[in-house]
Amino acid sequence: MRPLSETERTELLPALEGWSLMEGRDAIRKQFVFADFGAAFAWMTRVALAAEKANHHPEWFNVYNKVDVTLSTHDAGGLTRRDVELAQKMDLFAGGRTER
Ligand SMILES: C[C@H](O)[C@H](O)[C@H]1CNC2=NC(N)=NC(=O)C2=N1
Repeated sequence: MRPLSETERTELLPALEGWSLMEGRDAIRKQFVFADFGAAFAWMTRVALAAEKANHHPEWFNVYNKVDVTLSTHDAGGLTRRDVELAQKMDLFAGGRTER
């Protein structure tokens, strides 16, 4: 798959709520905050199944109720539509229970 074009970047990335472009790497990041570990891990499980199905996987780091997520397409060396789609799915599954 090809990296996002400049046009796609300006259209797609600002529409992702709470996601920001990383510095020094073509990737997007967001921190998700849940009520507790159970809610965080339930969400992670749901995302993991969707990620496996799409063969597109997040980089993430969990401490208790927080999950720090980085999305990038390793095979493309940067952002592709797959990252945008996974970000949208993560937001949908979180149902607005997020911060930052
Ligand atoms: C071999 C396999 O298809 C690849 O390694 C897949 C798996 N999951 C992946 N996930 C992400 N985020 N980027 C990839 O390039 C990627 N590639």
